[in-house]
Amino acid sequence: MLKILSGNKVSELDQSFIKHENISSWQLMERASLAFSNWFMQSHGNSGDKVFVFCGPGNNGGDGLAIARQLFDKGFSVSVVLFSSLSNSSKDWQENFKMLPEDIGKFQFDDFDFQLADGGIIIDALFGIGINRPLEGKFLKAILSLNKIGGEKIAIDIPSGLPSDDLVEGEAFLADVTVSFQFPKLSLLVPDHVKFVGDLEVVDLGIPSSFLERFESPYYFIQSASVKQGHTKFHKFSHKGDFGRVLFIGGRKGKVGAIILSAKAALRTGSGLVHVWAEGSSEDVIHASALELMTEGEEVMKRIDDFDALGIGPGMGEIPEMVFEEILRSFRKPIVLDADALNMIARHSELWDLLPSGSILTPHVGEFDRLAGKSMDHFDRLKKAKTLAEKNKIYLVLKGAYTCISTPDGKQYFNSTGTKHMATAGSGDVLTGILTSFLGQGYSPFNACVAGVYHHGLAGEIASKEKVRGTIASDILEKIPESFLKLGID
Ligand SMILES: NC(=O)C1=CN([C@@H]2O[C@H](COP(=O)(O)OP(=O)(O)OC[C@H]3O[C@@H](n4cnc5c(N)ncnc54)[C@H](O)[C@@H]3O)[C@@H](O)[C@H]2O)[C@@H](O)CC1
Ligand SMILES: Nc1ncnc2c1ncn2[C@@H]1O[C@H](COP(=O)(O)OP(=O)(O)O)[C@@H](O)[C@H]1O
Ligand SMILES: [K+]
Repeated sequence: MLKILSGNKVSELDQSFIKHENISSWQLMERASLAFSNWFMQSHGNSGDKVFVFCGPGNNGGDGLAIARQLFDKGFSVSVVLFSSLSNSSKDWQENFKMLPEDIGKFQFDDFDFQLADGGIIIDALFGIGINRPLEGKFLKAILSLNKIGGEKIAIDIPSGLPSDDLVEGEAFLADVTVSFQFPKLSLLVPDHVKFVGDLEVVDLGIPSSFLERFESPYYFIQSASVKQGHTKFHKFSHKGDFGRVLFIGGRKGKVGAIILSAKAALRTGSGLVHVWAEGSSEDVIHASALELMTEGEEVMKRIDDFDALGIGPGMGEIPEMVFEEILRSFRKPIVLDADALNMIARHSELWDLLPSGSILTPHVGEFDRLAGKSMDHFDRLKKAKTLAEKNKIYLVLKGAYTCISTPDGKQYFNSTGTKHMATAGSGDVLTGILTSFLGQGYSPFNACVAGVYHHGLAGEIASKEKVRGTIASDILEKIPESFLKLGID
């Protein structure tokens, strides 16, 4: 698990790592710059495009100068545009300035005609995480000019103008790609900033995850290695009971497809026995959609405790509060609640107290705002999610491009897999199926959440490679097995 540190912890991290590795701060900057340049060479190869690097006065600008030298050495035609002089720039900036090859074009901001950069590759090294106030003066002017001209825009570490842990105030660089060092900064993960960040790449500076653990932070970025570790292993003699018996409740009012997607996703995630309690008239369609599924009626309430996990809500519609209450009172193991089950809780706040601790709630932003009230922005929403998870001892999976799991101990884990092509009807139902399946297989709610969101996103990525924007939720669930193969889980 990769810790996400706040911007003001990074210089502490740098100092401590420099000491630990017995290297200079310039050498760390060189590593960071090389990590960027290697990514650039891999993604741009010998494109032959002109590269313009806009360098501010701090270490972000210092990275820019080092990157300009490195790309020039690889044969690119490179120019740098400077906003400061030697004397008012950071120490490592000065070092890298002195190392610039003679043949690199060097411009002072005041003399630079921004039309020259139009259509080229624009690298933004004005400010990194050291930004401490909104852009103004020549910096603001430069960003406004850069945002107007054409060409590919790449931000180093963070688009200039964005604070690392807060909502942007004023203007910021509009990047097509942001290449962030070591871990994604929190503000790169919120939907409010998508137009500034573009695609996100994280490059490694070789600082081990264990080293980041020395620093306080409640935020993490989920990595495949920790997902792998969290999986339960089954042995040769495992039987279907070991893989769990799960029940899905929902699929009423013309939305039986929703609960079928959940149930089929549970089968593909490895559940031993999958039962569905949906509207009576939909039995045939459930059996026709997957021969492995079993259907249930109201009488299942008498044996509800026989199940290892429940998934409630997809396509459920509003059911009588008493029935919902009875389910919560009779089943005391963690439950997965989605869609209409969340709407029931939003409408009947006394139901919060009945949720078994360790339950998993999976709202999208709309459902979350119904549960927690409107939020000013996503940072505000994340704070509310943390409070709800702590207060109710539940896992709150706030779905989106970087789905965030809030845990009862006040931590927040952001998912690193997924694609925009998962924004399609029913893909949340698939997630409900995966999470319920893992709970039923005996995973702790935490491991179920981490593995659940990661595999869901990975299956979506695999599906969308073939189907692109034609990806549908059924494609995602069919690729769950491949997501296991990709992680080497049997
Ligand atoms: N561990 C890492 O992640 C590493 C990060 N490095 C780079 O170092 C950067 C951070 O460098 P710095 O701390 O020097 O920060 P910046 O390069 O972001 O610049 C901060 C400087 O600009 C000034 N400033 C802040 N906001 C301003 C504004 N709105 N208008 C005018 N001046 C403003 C500050 O007073 C300070 O002097 C990172 O973003 C990254 O690019 C690497 O060089 C080394 C390793
Ligand atoms: N742009 C995106 N990038 C990555 N994942 C996405 C994106 N949009 C949606 N998803 C994922 O797809 C799922 C959508 O769930 P939800 O909104 O509940 O859909 P539905 O109710 O139609 O099933 C969530 O798991 C979410 O994380
Ligand atoms: K930048």
